[in-house]
Amino acid sequence: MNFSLLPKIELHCHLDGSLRPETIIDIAKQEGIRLPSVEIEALERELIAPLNCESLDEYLKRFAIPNLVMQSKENLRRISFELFEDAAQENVKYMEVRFAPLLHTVKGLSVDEIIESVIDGMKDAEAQFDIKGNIILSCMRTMSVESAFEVVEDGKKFLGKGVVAIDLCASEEEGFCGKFVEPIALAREYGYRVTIHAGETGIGKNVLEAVELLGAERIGHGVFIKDCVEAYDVVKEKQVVLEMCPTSNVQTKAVPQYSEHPIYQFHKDGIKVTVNTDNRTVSDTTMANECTVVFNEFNINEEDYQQIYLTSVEACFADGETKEKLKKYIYNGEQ
Ligand SMILES: O=c1[nH]cnc2c1ncn2[C@H]1C[C@H](O)[C@@H](CO)O1
Ligand SMILES: [Zn+2]
Repeated sequence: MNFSLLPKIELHCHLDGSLRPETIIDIAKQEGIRLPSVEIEALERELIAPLNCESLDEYLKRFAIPNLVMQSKENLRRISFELFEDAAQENVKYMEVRFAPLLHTVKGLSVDEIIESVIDGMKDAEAQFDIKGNIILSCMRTMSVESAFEVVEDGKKFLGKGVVAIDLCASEEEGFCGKFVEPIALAREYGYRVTIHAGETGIGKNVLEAVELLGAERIGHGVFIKDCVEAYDVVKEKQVVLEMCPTSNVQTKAVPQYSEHPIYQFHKDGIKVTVNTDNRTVSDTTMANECTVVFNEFNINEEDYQQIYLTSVEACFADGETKEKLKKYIYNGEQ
């Protein structure tokens, strides 16, 4: 199967992990921002996490450089536009992009301005390319509970206008969900959908808590439900959708190598899985590449691809009309 040509859906992609290196250099030159290098290849060595990276925490260090150039409305709009453009070029038909607004306030932008700029970039791309998008607001679980309330409150007015969901991301500690019950409950009350990064660093129980305490409908990664029966059973029973990101999982050592990734086993056992990049630049990947890797590794057939694509359609936080349109791409074999 040629995955570059097939229609694709991406549900888990971080804006700040997916900048074009050329854009980082361009903005840094314009604004006099110091970078470790202004040579593409040398900069890429700083931005891309190696496959033999040691851990999630090591992986997360790669986000410092991109965030230096994500501190103005114009830059955020441009970066958002370019990410949707890159995805559209490889036939991604629908993409949910996430980012943590509070990382972009360093030079004085308000959370409102930040969210609006990212939405504007997405709309610019929707007008030019055959792609539709929505935005997920991520709260850094390394920050305070108050900061999560701030994101939920400030993002509220963009619900239905580009923003669809709330997420918790960053370094993963055991039992993090308990701390965020209130802001996430408020988010649900306001109408945000809920997806939570959990089960990425060996703690399957975090997935159970994300579902039971936070009402997560989808889980970012969820790899370690494989070692936690209660979490596995809840995910399977409630048909919670896993947003799996194979390359990222090898980099962060969630799995030692692609062949040990549980995605196919989960799929065969009736767990709802989807394939995603996590971070196009930090993981040096694309949707076509993630699909190719997984499908080659496990010898997955076309029918499996259709099922996984349809799981992504069902699980996405888009409106009914968009979902109907997305279904037609796969049934018609349209590109
Ligand atoms: O895979 C991930 N797990 C947890 N946190 C992540 C992952 N990829 C990116 N992030 C963090 C780093 C970014 O600065 C933040 C917002 O996009 O989300
Ligand atoms: Zn992620």
